Amino acid sequence: MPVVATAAPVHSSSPPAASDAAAAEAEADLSSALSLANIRQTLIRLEDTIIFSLIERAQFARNEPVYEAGAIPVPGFHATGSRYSLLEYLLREIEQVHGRIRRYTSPDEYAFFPEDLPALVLPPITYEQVLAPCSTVVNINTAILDMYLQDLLPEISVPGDDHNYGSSAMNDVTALQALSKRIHYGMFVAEAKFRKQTEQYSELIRRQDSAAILDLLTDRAVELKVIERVRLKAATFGVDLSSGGDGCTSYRVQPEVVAQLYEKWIMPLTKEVEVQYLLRRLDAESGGSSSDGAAAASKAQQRQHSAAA
Ligand SMILES: C=C(O[C@@H]1C=C(C(=O)O)C=C[C@H]1O)C(=O)O
Repeated sequence: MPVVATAAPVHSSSPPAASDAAAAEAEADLSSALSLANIRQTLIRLEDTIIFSLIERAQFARNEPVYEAGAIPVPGFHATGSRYSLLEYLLREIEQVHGRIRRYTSPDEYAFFPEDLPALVLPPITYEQVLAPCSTVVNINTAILDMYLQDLLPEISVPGDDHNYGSSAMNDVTALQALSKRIHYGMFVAEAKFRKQTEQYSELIRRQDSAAILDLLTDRAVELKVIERVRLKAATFGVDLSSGGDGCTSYRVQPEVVAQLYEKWIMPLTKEVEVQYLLRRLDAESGGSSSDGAAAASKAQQRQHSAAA
């Protein structure tokens, strides 16, 4: 399982802290895990993963049949006319396998189909409780999938059908999982900000003032640095080295497209996660209001599965 750089898993098998030094070390680990600088370093590392995944997907044409329900029948999974697309088939199947080896018990991993996660086949890991229980309730992967299909994919793939359906779907899944991880990492950012300005956020949370919370958590200077950095990374990682002979450099994904994706979609969705997490931050230990039951139940349920394993 990926070790969360800012909140490494603490295995429950370790003995309770026997000394003040151990308790101080655990406290230091937690404060390091929630330092905004460390969390931002993880977001910077995830930029590389996202940009390379977009470069890989951009090799293939749009391949619309991959996204049309029932357009590519998958024997045993669904017949022609089914409500599922090839992409959904692949995403669901991968989440089944990864789910069994406890990927989605990690606090930085969020499934696209959390309600369908299977029982674990590996013993559970108990992670340091860095986030509040409401983190099991926040999951915006439906919005991320919609954004990917409606707004992102048309920007990075040329129209047409080259029949590379399997490769397109595989690269889509890699990109979607990287985007989901980056956007849901907004919960670590939100927790760090909450702990730095507890009173200010608590007052806004008690009023459920989402607009004011969004305003308080927004850091435009950081956003502008992110946009510039991803534009430069895309130009560096994506340059077509076989081009340039005629003075015109070409790119596998246009750097400006990547910059715009961050500006218009990735950062706003990250802030949406931050706001949703903060709005529930003061909820009781139950992990969210009744209307959030399904998402909470699925993440908690898999953890419960793990307890039974
Ligand atoms: C992630 C943060 O919160 C917000 C979202 C950002 C992003 O998605 O990159 C950047 C700055 C903030 O507006 C942060 O403060 O680092």
